[in-house]
Amino acid sequence: MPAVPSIPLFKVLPNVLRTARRPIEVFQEYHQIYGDNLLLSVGGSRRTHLTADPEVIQHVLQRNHRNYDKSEIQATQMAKYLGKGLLTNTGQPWLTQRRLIQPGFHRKRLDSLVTEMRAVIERQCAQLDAARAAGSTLSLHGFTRSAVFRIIARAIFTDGFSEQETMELNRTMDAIQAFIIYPVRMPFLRKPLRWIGREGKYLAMATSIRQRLQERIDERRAGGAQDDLLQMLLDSRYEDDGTPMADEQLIDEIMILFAAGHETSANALAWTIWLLLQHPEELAKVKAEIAAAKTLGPLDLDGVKNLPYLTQVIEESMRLYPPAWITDRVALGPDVANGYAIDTHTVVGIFIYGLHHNPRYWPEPERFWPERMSAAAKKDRHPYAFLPFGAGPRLCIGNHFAMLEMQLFLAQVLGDYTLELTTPAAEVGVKPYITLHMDREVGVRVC
Ligand code: HEM
Repeated sequence: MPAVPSIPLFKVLPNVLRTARRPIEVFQEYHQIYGDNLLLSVGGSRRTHLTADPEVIQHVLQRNHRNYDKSEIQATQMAKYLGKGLLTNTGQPWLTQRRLIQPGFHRKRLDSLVTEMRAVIERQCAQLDAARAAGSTLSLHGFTRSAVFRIIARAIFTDGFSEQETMELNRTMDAIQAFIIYPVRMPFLRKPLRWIGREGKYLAMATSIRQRLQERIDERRAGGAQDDLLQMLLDSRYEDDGTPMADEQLIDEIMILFAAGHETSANALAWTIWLLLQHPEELAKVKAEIAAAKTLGPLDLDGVKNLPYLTQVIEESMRLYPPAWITDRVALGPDVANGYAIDTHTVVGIFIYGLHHNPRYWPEPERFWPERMSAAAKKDRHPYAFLPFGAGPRLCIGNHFAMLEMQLFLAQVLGDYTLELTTPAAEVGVKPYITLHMDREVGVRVC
């Protein structure tokens, strides 16, 4: 059995701070030296099998998924602030919740969300009209982030939050998510963060969001039923005893839907627009496709099928800049994956960014090349070489929701407006928080 190359501690330790700040750069360097699978201690403590190998990833996420659970990063550290919703829950409680929530993301449900999504996007485009009229610039990420936060807020609470409350909620969620990376990436900072009151500050923020959510839930119970995700969660009943979800659990699930469902899509949209503004040929193709699709009928769940090239562009953008750039599992028992031994308790770091840039599966991995996402090209590739939404039983529950909102958003924005970058020559790098951000503010002008 081949041994997984292990990076000696004396090589990992000097890189601890650089790994905390620029983990992607460091992990990519390790993969170049040691291959697709390697062992290291992240943050100087956890024994991690880092992998950019689609065979190992398929084994862990799908073939032998029962031998793996979420590590303490998601199940404890993130759960502390965001609660035990689908993303952070584990074992049988996760499965029970997944079965209950899955119908909320079925096609019929998405179909009824199209009108809401389009209404939010249209209102959001008023910002583009205003910027054009005033000759002012917009923050690209700020624009996409507020759009998708409004979409997820409307999908959960059709009647819920005022505009001001939505934006406040957005700011608070973003602040919590930005803070979480410190205790996650630098375990040695956990106690100091508690001592200096930082942990308490963000826990208090999470508590204030939870209180607001509880108020909205109480209001809904007192008022009439609506056609939204909250209602679906309120009306659902556990198969075994027919009871409804407890409010604490309901709030956990809503927290997670907000957290998992907005930064990811907001980053994917910002990267996609930024890429297209630098690739005029591909942008022209996208615009022509959108114009043609609009003549064929309304852009709804069926209408977006007339946007195959735009879909390839979104996929290629998520290959280059996967919003969820890494995830992990911990081995419950000893295992062998693609010939490599994985010991009990080993954390498997599924390095999605590394997988998507692996030259063994992606020729010219740094090139933006949407044609490689055509159906024909996909047939010849390892099915686990492209995993923006994860895979196996814990595949992203919001994957179709996300694709739909991104297609609708881009069709509207790119179809109706001409955008340009305020500083087209400026380099933009990656900033890996929990999701993959741009490392600087990118401004756009509306012509
Ligand atoms: C471009 C957008 C998105 C990307 C790239 C993305 C990516 C992912 C990935 C990679 C996972 C799996 C994590 C793992 O296996 O450890 C995941 C899980 C999840 N995502 Fe998404 N996501 C996106 C949008 C959304 C949206 C819009 C929602 C909700 C409306 C959502 C809700 C969730 C939830 C609840 C889970 C946990 C599922 C479970 O474990 O059962 N995501 N997402």
